[in-house]
Amino acid sequence: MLMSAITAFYRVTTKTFINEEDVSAFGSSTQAKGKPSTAHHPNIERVRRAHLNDIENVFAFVLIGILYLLTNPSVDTATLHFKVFAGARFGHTIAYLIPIPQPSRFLLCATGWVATASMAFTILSTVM
Ligand SMILES: N[C@@H](CCC(=O)N[C@@H](CS)C(=O)NCC(=O)O)C(=O)O
Repeated sequence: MLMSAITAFYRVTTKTFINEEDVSAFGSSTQAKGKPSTAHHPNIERVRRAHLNDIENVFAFVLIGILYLLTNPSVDTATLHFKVFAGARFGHTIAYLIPIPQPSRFLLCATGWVATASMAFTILSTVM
């Protein structure tokens, strides 16, 4: 939800909109053939990429996390997985938005991925 809010904040403050009706309503920072036009802004595209990457990873985490809970893990182990994933994803977002030089973003992304993969492995080990 915060990513949507950050995107909207950048759009309004830079007057960068991707829909004609938004340009008509709120104005535009660019002019094409004498009239305001839709546009893209590098900061906004960065937030959108970070958001997309969140969706890509959080969807799998929630799905696998629910199945993982059905395997009856210890509370401590489950909590550790959830905390590592959440921490890594918050870190990934910060690293992406600032941006912090690589491989920080890669390592944070990989940490979240490993947490989800570890839960998936537990599920598969339980059912096989
Ligand atoms: N869909 C991702 C898959 C790989 C991935 O998640 N890479 C991480 C660590 S480098 C990332 O932050 N990718 C940038 C992005 O998805 O915008 C991509 O196209 O990069």
